[in-house]
Amino acid sequence: MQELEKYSLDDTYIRPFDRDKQEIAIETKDVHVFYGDSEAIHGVSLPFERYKITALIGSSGSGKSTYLRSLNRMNDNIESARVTGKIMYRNIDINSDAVDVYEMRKHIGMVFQRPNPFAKSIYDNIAFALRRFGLKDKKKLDEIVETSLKQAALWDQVKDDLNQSGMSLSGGQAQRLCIARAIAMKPDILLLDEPASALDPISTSAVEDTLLALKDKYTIIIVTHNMQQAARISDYTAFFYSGAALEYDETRKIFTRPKIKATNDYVSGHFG
Ligand SMILES: Nc1ncnc2c1ncn2[C@@H]1O[C@H](COP(=O)(O)OP(=O)(O)OP(=O)(O)O)[C@@H](O)[C@H]1O
Repeated sequence: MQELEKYSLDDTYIRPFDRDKQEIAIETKDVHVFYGDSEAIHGVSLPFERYKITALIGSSGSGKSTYLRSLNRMNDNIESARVTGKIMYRNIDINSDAVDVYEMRKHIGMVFQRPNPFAKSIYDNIAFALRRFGLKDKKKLDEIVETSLKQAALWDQVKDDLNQSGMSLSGGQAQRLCIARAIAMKPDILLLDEPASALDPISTSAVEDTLLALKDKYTIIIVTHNMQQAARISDYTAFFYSGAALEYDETRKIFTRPKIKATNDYVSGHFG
C-alpha cells in the first residue's frame, strides 16, 4: 500500500464534454462508496458518452470494480456497502430509493469477469430472463435469441445446436454467450468487469472484436487490467488511483500524453 501515499488525489484532470454535441448516456456526481467505515470511492464525478467505449484502468484495489458496480447498483448486493452521490441516467438518479432496481438493470446490463452461463441450453440462457419479464411468443423469442447471438459474434458457431448446454462452450464462447444474454434485454449501457481476464489470447481477441462491433448500438464501460486492451478498444479512459478518478481523457491522450504524473507513471509501467 506504500504507493497509495505517493500521489495527491487533488491533482486531477477530467476532460470536459461538449454537451451540445456529445450525448451523455450516464453520469456520476460525487459518488462515494463505503464498505462499513472504510471509504473505497472518494467522490467520483464522470460523464460517459453514448455509443463510445470507456475503459476504467488502475492498479489492483484502486476501486475500478466498486465504481463500475455502482453504475447499476450491484453494490446493493453487498451488505456492508453504502453508496452516496448521484448516478444520473435519463434525468433519473438511479441511486434513489424510488428506483426499481430490476427494471433499471434492463437498461444498464452487466457482464462479469468469469463467464457464468446458466446450466441450461444456449437458447434458454438467453430466453430465460426474457420469459421472466413476460415474453412468451416463441417466434419473437427465436428472433431475439438469433439477433443477440449474432451481435455477440457467436451465432455462426452455435446455430446448429442451440439446445447444447451453455456450460459446454469454451471460455471465450461462454463469455460471448454472457454478452448475448446481457444484450438480449436490449440495454442502453453495457458494463463489463474484466470480461476477458479469464480468457486465452484468441478468445480475448474475439471478445474485443465483439465489443467493437457493439459500439454503435451500446454505450460500453469496461474495467480492464490490461492496458493494451484499453488502448485497442476504448475511446476514453479513466485512470483510477486509490479510490479516485485522477485522469479522464481520450484514450490516445492517456497513453501518449497524460497530463497527470500518476497516470504517466502507471501507463509507463512504474507501478501497477
Ligand atoms: N466486498 C467488499 N468488502 C469490503 N471491501 C471491499 C469489497 N470489495 C472491494 N473492497 C475494497 O475496496 C477497495 C477497492 O476494491 P475494488 O475491487 O473496487 O478495486 P479494483 O480496482 O477493481 O481492484 P482489482 O483490479 O483487484 O479488481 C479495495 O481496498 C478493496 O479491498
